[in-house]
Amino acid sequence: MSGLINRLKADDAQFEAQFQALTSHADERDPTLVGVVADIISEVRSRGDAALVEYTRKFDRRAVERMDDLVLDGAALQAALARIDPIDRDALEMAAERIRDYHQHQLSASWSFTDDYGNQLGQRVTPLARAGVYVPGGKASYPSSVLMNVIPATVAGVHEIALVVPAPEGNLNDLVLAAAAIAGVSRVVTIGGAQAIAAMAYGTETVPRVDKIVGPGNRFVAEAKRQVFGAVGIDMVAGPSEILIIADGSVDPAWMAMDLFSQAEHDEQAQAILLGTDAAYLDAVEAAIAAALPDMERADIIRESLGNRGALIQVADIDAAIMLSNRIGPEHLELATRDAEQLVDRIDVAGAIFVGPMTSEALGDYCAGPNHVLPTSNTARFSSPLGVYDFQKRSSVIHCSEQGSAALGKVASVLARGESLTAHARSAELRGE
Ligand SMILES: NC(=O)c1ccc[n+]([C@@H]2O[C@H](COP(=O)([O-])OP(=O)(O)OC[C@H]3O[C@@H](n4cnc5c(N)ncnc54)[C@H](O)[C@@H]3O)[C@@H](O)[C@H]2O)c1
Ligand SMILES: N[C@H](CO)Cc1c[nH]c[nH+]1
Ligand SMILES: [Zn+2]
Repeated sequence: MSGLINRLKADDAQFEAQFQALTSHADERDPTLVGVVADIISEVRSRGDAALVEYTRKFDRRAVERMDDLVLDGAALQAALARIDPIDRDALEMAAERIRDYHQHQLSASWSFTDDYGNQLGQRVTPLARAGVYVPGGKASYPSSVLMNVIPATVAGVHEIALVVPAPEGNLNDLVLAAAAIAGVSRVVTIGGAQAIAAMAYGTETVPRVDKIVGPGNRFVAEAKRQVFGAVGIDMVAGPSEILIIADGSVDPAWMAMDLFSQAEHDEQAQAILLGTDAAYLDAVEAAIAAALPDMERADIIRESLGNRGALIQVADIDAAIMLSNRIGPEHLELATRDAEQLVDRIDVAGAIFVGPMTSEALGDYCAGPNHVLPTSNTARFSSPLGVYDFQKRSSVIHCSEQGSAALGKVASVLARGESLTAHARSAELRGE
């Protein structure tokens, strides 16, 4: 055993306790963080751009004097697009096209029907007027997240998209700006953290107030999204990345090791777990981890993530693996088995399901088409991938005929009187008298 990753056996007496400890989700709401973020939000609310400039100087270590120093216009985005390597540009454009094609399928349309009384009943579906996209940028750059957050908004027809991304020490990857240009954004504000969320939630002289904020980020960003929810909509509060693999032993252990690394490298708190039926196969995966880890660029983060929250778990059979998987409800689930297609319908809780040996999770992160902003921390029980539906809202439409108004008026009158709401009852009755 290498000791690089936890090893568990589902038939051990201590397994349940070990499993609970491994898969429990830390309560991110530490009171200090809540207080720090509340102060930042209140400062941005009351002092607008001046507070944004100060926080950017402090937290992003930038020698900026005014808001103009933090705004990149369409020409700057186009210039970045022109500067990047054509290979990068082709990859971004192909990914964008695939993401757009996939998300087109999610577009909902307004609908209506006519009932037996001639009443027309329906739903009007409209895009949000303004969406705010947070692209993380503290420790790494995420051009792919620009595409994943902006494209569904453009497919929904959102009128105005505000995009913010921090540029620590003034550094900003050209690929992020090029992705913004490809996705159809016309301006980027280089601010980050809780101050960027506050700016989009309440508006400042330079940053427009939006209707909904989407996009992942660190704990300052997540806590700020929690605190501004209500004043604006939010997509979700994303936790550290997760990958769970169900393996029957038929897939190369080296592939499995790298798939685990692919999410472990995001964060020391990321979770990478493999469920397998065969102890010798788990040994082989562990050996592959030990062999590949030293050469990884982010070996330190991966080592800490696997040691903290990673595990190879031996289960009796695939049925037991599916049961545990549905309990974990991972952000990403890989079905690395011969009969993967047959297992899909038994998966009840997962952000995204990667079917069969040829489908690595990394393809979903970049260019398969589905969104990479997914529910984490078991929230797939009630929440879904970011999608076009996050940028659409619905209004009910009720259009009564004379006959319909009279018929419904009688029913409403009875129910209203049952609630002692006489004005409701009279309002419902009057048109039929
Ligand atoms: N779920 C997804 O789809 C997805 C995609 C990409 C990234 N991520 C995750 O997003 C996160 C990005 O985190 P990040 O830190 O690299 O970038 P970030 O942009 O989320 O955070 C950087 C900002 O945090 C603020 N900050 C830093 N230290 C602070 C302090 N002490 N006090 C107040 N504010 C402070 C600064 O304003 C800075 O601009 C990672 O956990 C990554 O795994 C998730
Ligand atoms: N796996 C991340 C979501 O958990 C998304 C991402 C962006 N870049 C690479 N991966
Ligand atoms: Zn990833």
